[in-house]
Amino acid sequence: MNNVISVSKIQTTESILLIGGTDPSGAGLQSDLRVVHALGLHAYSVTSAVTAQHNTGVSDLGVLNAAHVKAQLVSVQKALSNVDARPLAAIKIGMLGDEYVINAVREGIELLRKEGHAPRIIIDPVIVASSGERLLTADSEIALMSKLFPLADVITPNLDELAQLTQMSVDTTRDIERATHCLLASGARSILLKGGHFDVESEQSSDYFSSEKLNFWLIGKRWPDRENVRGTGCLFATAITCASAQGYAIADAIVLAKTAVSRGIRQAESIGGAYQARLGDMSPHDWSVDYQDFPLMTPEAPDAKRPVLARCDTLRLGIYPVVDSVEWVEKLINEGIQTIQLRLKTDTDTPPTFEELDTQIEAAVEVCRGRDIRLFINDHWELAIKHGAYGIHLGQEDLYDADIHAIAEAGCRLGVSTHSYTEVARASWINPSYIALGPIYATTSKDMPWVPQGVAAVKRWVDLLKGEYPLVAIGGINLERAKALKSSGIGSVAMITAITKAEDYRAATKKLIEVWEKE
Ligand SMILES: Cc1ncc(COP(=O)(O)OP(=O)(O)O)c(N)n1
Ligand SMILES: Cc1nc(C(=O)O)sc1CCOP(=O)(O)O
Ligand SMILES: [Mg+2]
Repeated sequence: MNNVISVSKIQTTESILLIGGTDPSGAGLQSDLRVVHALGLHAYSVTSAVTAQHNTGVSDLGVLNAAHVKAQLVSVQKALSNVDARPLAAIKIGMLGDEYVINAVREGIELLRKEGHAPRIIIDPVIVASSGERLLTADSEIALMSKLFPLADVITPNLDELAQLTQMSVDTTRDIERATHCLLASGARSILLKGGHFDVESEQSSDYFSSEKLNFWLIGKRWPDRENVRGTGCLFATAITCASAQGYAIADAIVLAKTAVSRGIRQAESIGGAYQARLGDMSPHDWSVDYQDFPLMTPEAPDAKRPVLARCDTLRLGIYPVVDSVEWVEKLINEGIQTIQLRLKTDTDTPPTFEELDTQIEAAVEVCRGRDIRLFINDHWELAIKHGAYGIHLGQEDLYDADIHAIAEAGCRLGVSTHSYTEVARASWINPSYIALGPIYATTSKDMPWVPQGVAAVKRWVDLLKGEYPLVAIGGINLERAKALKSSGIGSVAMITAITKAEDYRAATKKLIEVWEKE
């Protein structure tokens, strides 16, 4: 994954700039401001156009003179130069109306950049209203694509806008993937196709994300009794902007934003003849994410068959050593360890041969036989299946190479590593036998691009995922830290150093089990 997590490092006092049109019935800037305020963030807002619309259509539209738009942007720039200004972390660009406004916005962004602001930029290319009226003059699409798209971190078209911008048909998932990849070539760093209008008969609402390094579908629940909830496209793009401003990697920002859209639709109320998305107050720290709103992520098509993996026999896997030899497996189960992982890495100076791996894995399974031990084999899933191990542990990259359906058919359990919202969404699609969360503290056992998450993040993961999966915390965990993690409610802690590098492994293991199992 191309994310460097910031789960524990999120910012809550950044400001956001919203540029877009007003909508008296609740979409547009009005909807954008509701999202920002639900998260307790601060927004500047620049109006580009004034529309008169309701769910019956657009009855009037006045695009502002570009000079007025530029003047508003200069006011924002002045506000941001004050000592008590909150740093401008992200800009959301919605409806612009015409080419003159597009130019004014480009100049405004250049001005802000000259002043040292380096916000992330999210562009919601508002071209046509759901009722069919154009909201951007026909000759301005080229200006939008050439002047603003190259500045964007994410562009968030809906189905019609994707078709319009690429002049391609978007009737199937393959069409959407192709058109999205084509739009990516216009210079933006990533595209999110908002799929609310795609496959509307399906029980799922699926969006497609594409960047140079990462492509995935994001699948959420559809609420068929909430028709035409106003402003959900704006909500999606603004929520991405808020999460980006907080420091989340773009893919994580998109996963969080999808949860906000699902929450908004689930809680929507019909007011004045139209459903309005309702977010309520949300904690900026964890977005008050409820698992029922949490999306599934998959690089496969949204209708691909999901694996059905065997469950672990408990939600609490306990003290979980990760070791590199059969000897360690035997020594530790003799000390009362019931969950253990054999981790034989091949990216070392003296990698084991295939025959050695085969022999070690067979021997480890044999050592555990008849002793009620949960033995997980790291990475080597085919050998784990061959020798009938209790389970397999795979990292996110490993998931691309492994045959998850073969693991499921073999009745083997599967634990999956996660480090971010994106990876938890990916794991959720697989519906694994456990989810590992890491690194919780800095580790010396492995080079990691991730910022250590800390106990507070573990508590948030437990609140989100408890009861859905056994959860395992890993990374820099020793006796003291295990004690601190117990109060988070997590059912298992995994470790390499604290046991295998302990002066007295027997004493270390005994103490860890004692502390973990004490009521
Ligand atoms: C319990 C547990 N959690 C995470 C990992 C890390 O797995 P992975 O990301 O596949 O990295 P490697 O261990 O293969 O280096 C783990 N092994 N166990
Ligand atoms: C193998 C591994 N995976 C991690 C993750 O965060 O996915 S942390 C980690 C190393 C754990 O070793 P120690 O207990 O010595 O810190
Ligand atoms: Mg691995």
